Amino acid sequence: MSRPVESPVLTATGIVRGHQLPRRRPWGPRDVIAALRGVDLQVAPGERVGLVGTSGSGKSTLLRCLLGLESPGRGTVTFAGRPVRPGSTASLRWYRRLVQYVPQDPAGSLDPRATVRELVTVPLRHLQVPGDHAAAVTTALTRVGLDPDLAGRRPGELSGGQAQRVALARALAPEPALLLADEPVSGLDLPVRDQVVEVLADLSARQGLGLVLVSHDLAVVARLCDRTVVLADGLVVEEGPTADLLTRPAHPRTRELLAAVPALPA
Ligand SMILES: Nc1ncnc2c1ncn2[C@@H]1O[C@H](COP(=O)(O)OP(=O)(O)OP(=O)(O)O)[C@@H](O)[C@H]1O
Repeated sequence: MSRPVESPVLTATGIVRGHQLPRRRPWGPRDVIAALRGVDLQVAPGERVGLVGTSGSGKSTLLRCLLGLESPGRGTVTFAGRPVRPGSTASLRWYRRLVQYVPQDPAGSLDPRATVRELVTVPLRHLQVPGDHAAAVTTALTRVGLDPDLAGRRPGELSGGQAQRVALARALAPEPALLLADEPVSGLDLPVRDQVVEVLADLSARQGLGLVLVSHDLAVVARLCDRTVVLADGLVVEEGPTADLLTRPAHPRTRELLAAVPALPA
C-alpha cells in the first residue's frame, strides 16, 4: 500500500549534476554531460521508492548525490533537515549510521583481501556502532540467508550471489533507517534474487526500513516499492504509486520502459 509523503526525511531539491568528459585534444575544452537537470525527490520515513529509467537516465548519479558521494553542481540534499554533502568520514558519520548503500556490482566493490567477517565489522567500527560486532556478523549473514560459517572466507572464495548478499549484509549490519540500493539483485539467479527481495520486504515490513531502489527489473520494483519515480535524460518525468504507474503509465518514457518488459506479475 502506498503511504503519503509526510514529513519527508530525505529531501533532494533542484539537483543539477554534470560529468566532465575527457578532453578530445590536449588543451581543448572539456564537454560536460548533464546527468541530472533539476531533480526533486522526497523519501518519507519507512517509504520504499523505486527509481527507474533507461540506461544513462541519471539514476546512479542521483543515488550518489543522495549519499553525499558526489556533490551536485546545484541543489541540496538534506536528511532530517541536516545538509548532506561530500566530506570527511567523521563529518558524515551521523548520516552513514542512518543511511546505507548497496552499490552497483557490490561483489566487485568488496575488498578481495578482507574476510567476510572483516567486511561486515569494519563499517561497524568506523561508524562507532555500539554492541557485540561478532554477534552482529552472525545476525547480518543469517538475515540475508547466508551460513555464518562463511565469515572466514574472502570474496574470491564466494559465488557471485553469495558476494552480493555479503554486500547487503554489510549495509544492513549498522541497522540503517534507509537503504539506498543500486541494482542490488541484478546478476543473481532467480531463487537467490527472490530470497534477497523477500529479505528486503521483510525488513521493511517488520522494522520499517526505508528503501530507495534503482532497478531495471520492474517486477522487483513492483514487489518492493510503494512509489516509483521515472527518470529520463536527467529529469523526473513521472512519479506515483507503483501499482498505478505500472498499470496506467502516463508518460511516453514510462510506456517505453514497460513495453520492454515481457510480462509483470499480477
Ligand atoms: N563518471 C562519469 N564520467 C562521465 N560521464 C558519466 C559519469 N558517470 C555517469 N556519466 C554519464 O551521466 C549520465 C547518467 O549516468 P548514470 O550512471 O547516472 O545513469 P543510470 O541511469 O544509472 O544508467 P545505468 O542504468 O546504465 O546504470 C550518462 O550519460 C553517463 O554516461
